[in-house]
Parts: sequence; C-alpha cells; structure tokens
Amino acid sequence: MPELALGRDFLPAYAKLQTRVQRAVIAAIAKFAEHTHAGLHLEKLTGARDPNVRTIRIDRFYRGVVLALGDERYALLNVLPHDDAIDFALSRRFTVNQTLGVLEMRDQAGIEEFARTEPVSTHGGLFDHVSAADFVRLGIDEDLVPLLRVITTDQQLKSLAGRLPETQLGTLNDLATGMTVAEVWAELADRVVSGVDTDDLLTAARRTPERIAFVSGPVELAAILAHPFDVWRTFLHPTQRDVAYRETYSGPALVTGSAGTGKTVTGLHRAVFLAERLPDGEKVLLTTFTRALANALTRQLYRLTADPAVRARIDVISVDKLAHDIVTRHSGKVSVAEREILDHLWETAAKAGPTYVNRAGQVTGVSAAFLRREWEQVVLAQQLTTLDEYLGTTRKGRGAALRATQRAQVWTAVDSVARELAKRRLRTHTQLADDAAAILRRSSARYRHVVVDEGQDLHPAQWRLLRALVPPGPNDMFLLADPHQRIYDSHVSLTQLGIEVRGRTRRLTVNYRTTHEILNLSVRVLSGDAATGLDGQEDTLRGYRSITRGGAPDLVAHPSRDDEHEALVERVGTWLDQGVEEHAIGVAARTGQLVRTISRILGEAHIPVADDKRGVDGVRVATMHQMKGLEFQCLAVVGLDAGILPAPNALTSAAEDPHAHRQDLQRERCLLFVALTRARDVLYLSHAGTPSPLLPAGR
Ligand SMILES: Nc1ncnc2c1ncn2[C@@H]1O[C@H](COP(=O)(O)OP(=O)(O)OP(=O)(O)O)[C@@H](O)[C@H]1O
Repeated sequence: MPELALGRDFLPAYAKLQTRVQRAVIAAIAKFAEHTHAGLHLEKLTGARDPNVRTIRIDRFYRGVVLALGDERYALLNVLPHDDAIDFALSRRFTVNQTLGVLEMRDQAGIEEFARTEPVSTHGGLFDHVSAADFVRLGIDEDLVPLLRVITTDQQLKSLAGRLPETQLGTLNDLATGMTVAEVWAELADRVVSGVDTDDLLTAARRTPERIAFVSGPVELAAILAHPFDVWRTFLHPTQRDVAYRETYSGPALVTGSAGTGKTVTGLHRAVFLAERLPDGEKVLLTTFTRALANALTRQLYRLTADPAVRARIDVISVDKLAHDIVTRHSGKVSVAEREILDHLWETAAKAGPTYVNRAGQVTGVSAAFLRREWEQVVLAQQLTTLDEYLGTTRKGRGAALRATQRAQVWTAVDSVARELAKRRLRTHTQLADDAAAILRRSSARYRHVVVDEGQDLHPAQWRLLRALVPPGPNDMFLLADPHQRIYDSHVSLTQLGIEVRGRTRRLTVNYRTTHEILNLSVRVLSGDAATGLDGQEDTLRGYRSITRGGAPDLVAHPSRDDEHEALVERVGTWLDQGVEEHAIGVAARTGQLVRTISRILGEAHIPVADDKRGVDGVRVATMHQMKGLEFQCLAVVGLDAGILPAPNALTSAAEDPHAHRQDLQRERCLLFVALTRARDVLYLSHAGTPSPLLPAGR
C-alpha cells in the first residue's frame, strides 16, 4: 500500500490555501490511503532534474509536487499553483548526504544558473582553508566543490544560499564565519552515519524527520493539518529532537541558545515526552518566569498534545505563583509586598543610609537601587542573616569593593527594610521562594521532573525552590536559558546551588523566528561581548543564524514625540490594512509611561489594544521587559531616544561604580536585544530627537 509522508515546506504552503483548495488537497491525500495507485495519476515530467519527482492534480489550478521514495512510498513536498508547481518540480533534485545520510533538496536549476553567471576569480576564495577532501568529509556534495571555489564574498554565498541543500548550507556558513574544519566536524560528529547508501532515498527520508514526516494514519494527519502553521510540532531540528527526546539524562541538563532558537519548543516536547512515560499520579512541572509566559506555554502545550492523561500530568505554572501557592497551602494567607511599597522603603533607607567619597572625590549617598540589589543579589542570594555573615562574604559580581565600615552601614540600611517588611507582615517573591524551598525540604518532593524555561533570569532562591521540588536523579531537571537575554540582576552559578549540569549541556543555534536582516541588527546591539551562562561558562553567539530572509528593519527619526506617535498609529494601521491580525502586532517601549501613552493614542485611533486583565484581544503594547518570550509578525520598538534608552534610573553612575555601570549598560543592551528579537517578519524602530547610543551605528 502506498504510504504517505509530508515534506516540511508542504505545511506552510497548505496553511495559506483557501479552504476549498485545502479540501481538494485532503481528497488527493486520501487517494494514497485508498490504495488506488492507478488513481493517483502521478505525472512524471520531461526535463525534470530529478527522475523521482512527480506531480499530482489537486484541482484545476493547483498541483502537488511528490517525491517517489521507492518501495511505493511517496512524500508530498509542496502544493502550488499549476505553473509554479511545474517550475518547482522541474528544478529540484533530491540527494542523500554521503556523511549524514539525510535526504536533501537542492534547487538544481538555480545552481546551474549561478555557475553560468558568476564570474570566476582565481584567488581569495572564502573556502581556501578547506580542501576538497575535507568538503566531502563534511558532507558537501562533490559536484558543488568547483562552484564553491568561485565564491570569494559572503554576498555570493548568500545569493547561492536558497539553492543549496539546507544541511550543507549550515556547514558552509560555519566555515565562512571562520570555524575550522575540525570545529565544524565536531559539531556534526554526533550525526555522522556510516555506510550510507546514497541511492536509498527511503532510508534517507526516515533519517530526516526534520524535513520529512511519515504519517501513521488519518488521525495523525488530521492533527497535523489542523495546525499547519505550527511546523514545530512536527518538524524539529536534529539538535532539538536529539535534546528533547533523549531517553535519559543522568542528572540536570541545560539547553542554551539565543533568541528564537526553539528553546521553548524543545522544552515543550521534553515535557510531553517525560509525561507520556509517567504513571498516573506522578507529574512534570513546566515552569517559567512570569504568569503571562506560563499562559503562553499552556496554549502551546495543548497544541502539542491532545491526550488528556498527558496534559493532566503536566503542571504549567510560573515560579512566583508556585512559591506563593506552596507557602499559602502550608501557612495560610501571605501578603506580597507591592512594588510601590518596596520602592518607598528602599528610597527611605537610602536617604538615611551611608555616604562615602566616590572616585571623583565627591561625598555621595548609596542609591536605593544599590541597596535593593545588594539585598537581592548578596543577602537573599546567599541567605545571609547576620552582619558577621555579610562581612565575611565575597559579594561576587557586585562591582566596587566596600570597606568593612561601609559594609556595616549598608547592612544596617538593608536590614532596616527587611525588618520593616517583617513588621508589616509582607514578603517579597524572592523571600517566598526560599520560604517554599524550606517547606519542601521538610516534606517529600512534589514532582518527578522539572522543565524550566527562561532560566537565565531566575534568582538563586528560585533555583533552591526548584531543586527542592524534585528528587535528584535521572531526568530530574531540564533547563532552558539564554544568558544574552538576561534582563534582571541575577547572576547564578548552578553548581553552587547543587544543580550540576556539567557534561549535559547542549546549544541550539538556528533561529526559526527572526529574519536574517532583523537578527543581524539585533546581534549588533549586544556589542559582541560573551555572556556567562548558568554553568559558569562563556557563551558566545558563534554559529547563531537565521533561516529566513526578509526586508531590512526600518529606523525612522522624528522631530518630536507627537510626530513619532502619529507615525506609529499610521504604521500599525497599515499592517492591519495589509491583513496582519491584531494579536500578531506588537509595540514595545522602554518605560511604562510610554506604554500607557501609546495604548491611549492607539485606542483613540480605534485600534484595539490587548488588555489581559479585562480579557480584551488586540495589538500588544508593552514594556521591553514584558516582551520577553513573546513573538510578533510585525513589531514596532519605539521611543528609542538617548534619554530613554539606556534608562537613566537603571544605571549606576560610572563615577559611583564603573564595574556596576558596565554591567547595567550591558543589561540595557540585552533588554533591547530581547525586544528586537520578538519580531518575526517586520521590524520598525523609531525615536524622537537624538537616537539611543545603544542602536548600532551605520545600520
Ligand atoms: N523546528 C522548528 N521548526 C519550525 N519552527 C520552529 C522550530 N523550532 C522553533 N520554531 C519556531 O521558532 C520560534 C521561536 O521558538 P521558541 O519560542 O521556542 O524559541 P526560544 O529559543 O524559546 O526563543 P526566545 O528565547 O527568544 O524566547 C517559534 O515561533 C517557534 O514556533
């Protein structure tokens, strides 16, 4: 009986079809299952670059492109208007990668055209450091080698990019960014297959789940076609798949990868994988930084699995809510200190607090922000309870050293806030995390597995809570984090918190969200500094790349804020007119004040603005912090003025503490990086007056 597989490109093509055509596609697919082979009418094309490519009639205007894999197995690769389908079918060729054994597609007609038109240069080739034998060893097709010798610039490689097999393009990009043959080989090593039969397309297709999905039957097919935009449910990158579906990690595992590399997707697959193997009554915790992100995770989880038993075995909850619930259940009602109260307490403590002579020779006070961070990052992080303990600690990551007398004064100030909170019977979220951890240590662990998303911003107290939730052992903790997106102050060493990930860390590098053009700009915001990961290792962005292309980000300067806002209303209006859905549009700004103004102005222009509290859908207008973890088809990041970003009140002055100043500045850069990388297809940036110094020069 003919068996059907779906190609990865088919799903987005199917998603865009009118319902009438989608029905015709389903009818065509049904013919495969009916075993009416003769009725399939698979047409061979004369002049096709690949003898195994066929087309199938969908309706009068549309055709499907099919690859015969052998042994009566077929892969439906694409559905296109008639002429496009014929062009596609004539130009593509399918080969088996001799090193990795995967099935690959290339635009053979495009490659031939490149070879015909590209001028030949005899020196300064981009790949001069790679021998022909090494190319072949790294899985590059032998017939491409002469063509690669012609390439001398990144631009040429880019223009060839869409025509090359995807896996080989990844390898070539790595080599072009200066990685050595040995380094690229090390990245591929896990996936190398011995004894590859390059004529066996079927075996190769089964080895390529990231491009070809074999459908087990009508139920699975219906589930896939019900959410054709969610390609991530069906087609994982080999590294994502390997990481998410590994049978056993002997202890905590850490997955890193910068924005849009599918950490959340990988975490969701892992949670389902673990839940499917649990007996009833045992549970997986899937947790993240905020309630909004937890809600988003729940929605995605429900798309990944429809099985009620599996869903019931996964609790999705933010870390703060988790801590709050545990403490409430144990001790009754608790009151969390509101932000305004905390701000007031820290301001009061700073006014009464220590003064000292700064580097510029001025007598200065310690700021409220300094005291609050000292409490969070030193006192609470290390669970210090006495002055003596504070005097004896190292204050790692906190910038300029404090002399013993200063420390004693800082302690008095910090302690006064802690006491005032206790007097008012208020707790902060960080305190609650430690309270909850202490409760858990006296009872039995609640979960068999914990999956943590957005781990880079969790506080040591929150890590202690998560550690206490699950007994140490195989598959206990699965952690996802990107140190380049750290936008709060936590600097954590997992090892010191009893979470040892050494030997179990993996890195994702392919960005699935953001276009090449948007990613390029975003990465330049980070200024190339390496970030320290949760495992204490430096994390660079090496090999980080996007797989889609689009328009260049638009940066517009306005003479005044009013002009800027007027232009924003117009821009959002244009996106809506173009058919972009409201919820797929985001507007980000640095301050809450700007967010409130913009929300009002959009509302006045009759553009609906999302309001979670009132359950209203619409364009999401939010601070850069609130944008964390989200994504939008079209995104505006506005108010990018010098006086707003970096936010003056988020910076320690360089005179007070140059180290802290640098750290604060880097955090603002990360914040801008987070904001920009929320964009999928279109990014619009604007400012009024002088642009922010954090925007890269020469865009
Ligand atoms: N294998 C895949 N195939 C198709 N799309 C994918 C794949 N993996 C991830 N995506 C898509 O890429 C986007 C980013 O994925 P995800 O949110 O998991 O990344 P992330 O690393 O958690 O991002 P961030 O750290 O920026 O929040 C999402 O739209 C997701 O659906």
